[in-house]
Amino acid sequence: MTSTPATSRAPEDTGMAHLGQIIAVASGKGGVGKSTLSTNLALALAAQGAAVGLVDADLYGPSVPGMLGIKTGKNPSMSPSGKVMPAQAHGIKVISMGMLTDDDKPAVLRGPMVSKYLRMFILEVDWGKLDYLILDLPPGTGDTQLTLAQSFPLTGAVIVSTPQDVSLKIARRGIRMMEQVKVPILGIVENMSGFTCPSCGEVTHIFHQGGGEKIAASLGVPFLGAVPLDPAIVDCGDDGLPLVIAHPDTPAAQAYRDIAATLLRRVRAKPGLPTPFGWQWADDASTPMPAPVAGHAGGAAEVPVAMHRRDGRTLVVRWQDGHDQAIDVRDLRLACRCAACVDEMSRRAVLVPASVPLNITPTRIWSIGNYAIGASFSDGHQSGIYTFGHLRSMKSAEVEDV
Ligand SMILES: Nc1ncnc2c1ncn2[C@@H]1O[C@H](COP(=O)(O)OP(=O)(O)OP(=O)(O)O)[C@@H](O)[C@H]1O
Repeated sequence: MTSTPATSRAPEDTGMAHLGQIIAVASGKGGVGKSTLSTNLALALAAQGAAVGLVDADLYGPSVPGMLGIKTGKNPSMSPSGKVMPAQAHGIKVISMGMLTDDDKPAVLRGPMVSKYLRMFILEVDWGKLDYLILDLPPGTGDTQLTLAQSFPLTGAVIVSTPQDVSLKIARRGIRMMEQVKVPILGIVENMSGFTCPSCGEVTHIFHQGGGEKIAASLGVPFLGAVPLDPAIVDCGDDGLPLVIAHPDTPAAQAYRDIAATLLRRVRAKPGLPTPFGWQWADDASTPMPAPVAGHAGGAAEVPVAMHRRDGRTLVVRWQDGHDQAIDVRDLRLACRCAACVDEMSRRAVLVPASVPLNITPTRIWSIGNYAIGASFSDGHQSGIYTFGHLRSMKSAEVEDV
C-alpha cells in the first residue's frame, strides 16, 4: 500500500462544505463494536442539537439499518434534484448498502464498484446541511479506507478496539494506515472494556484493563473513553433501537455521550488548513489563508496551517511549526510526481524540464483529503499532486518579505 496515489483526481474536494466535519470510525478487526459506536455516537451528537449524517461504508456487511430499525431491500426515493434521499432514523440521516439490497443478500461488488458506491453515498445523497458526517468503515485497512482517505477531506478517524491484546495490535496497524494517508487520529475508544453487573452495577474486567489507554499513550494519540460490556447493547442492536435511546440511564449510554463530548472538543481544536478549498490562482479567489494563523515551536513540520500567494510566481506555505516556505510556482510544476510526469514503474522522470515554460503559473490549487494539494497549470497540466511531506521537502525560493 502506498501513501501517495499514482494519479491525481479531479478537484472534487470543493462543494463539500455542506457535509460538515467528516469523521471515520475504524478498526483493524471485525466485530469490535464499530457500527454500534457509530450509531450511538451519531445519536449522541444529534442529541446535542447537531445535524448528523451516518454513512454505513461497510458495503459487504451493512449492519447499520438493522441497528436503527431502517427497512431494507427497498430502493430509496430520489429528490427533485436527482439525489438519493437518505433514510431518517431518530433524528439522523442514514445511507447504507442494506437499503439497496436485502439483509440476507450480501452485495457482490468488484473493487472499482466499491469506490463508486462510496462516492455516491457521500456526494450524491441529499444530506442537506450537516454538522457531522460519520462514516462507519468496514474492518481492516483495505480499499474502502484508502478511497475515503484519499478522496474526501476527513477531519479524522476514531479507532475502536477491544481490550484483548490481539485486537489492540490490530488497532495499532489501523492507526498506522490512517497516519500514512495523513488522516488525523482523533482518538481510540476501548469497547467491551468491563462487564457492568445489571443488578449491583459493579464493573468486572473480564479482559485486560486499560489497554486502549496504554496504546493511545504509547502512540501519542488521545484516548476518547471506554464503553463497558452490556448485554442490553446486543438486544438494542436486534430491536433497532440503539442504547442511548432505549436505555439512556445505563453506564454504557453515558459512556457513548461522554465519548461524543470529548470528540467534539477534539474536532473543534483541529489543527491545520481549513479544508476543503479550491483556490483560483490568477485572481487569488478563495485563498486558504482565512485569518492570520501562527505556527508554534513544537508544531508539526508537515501540517500546513495557511497558504497564500506572495506574488504571481510564489506560493507561500505556513507550517504548524512556524516555518514559512516560499515555493517558486515553476518549481512546483517541475516537482509534480503524477503518472504523467514520473514513470510509475521505474520512478524515472518523464517530464522534460525544458518543456515547462519559464512563465508558467498555476491556474487552480485545491485540497485533496487532509494530506495533499492538487494543482492545475497554465501549460494545460491538470493532475499535479503534492503530499504535504513532499511539499515540505521542496527547496524554498528566497524567503525575505514572506
Ligand atoms: N459494549 C458492548 N457490549 C455488549 N455487546 C456489544 C458492545 N458493543 C458491541 N456489541 C455487540 O457486538 C456485536 C458486534 O458489534 P458491531 O456490529 O457494532 O461490531 P463491528 O465492529 O461494527 O462489526 P463488523 O466487523 O461486522 O462491522 C453486536 O452484536 C453488538 O451488539
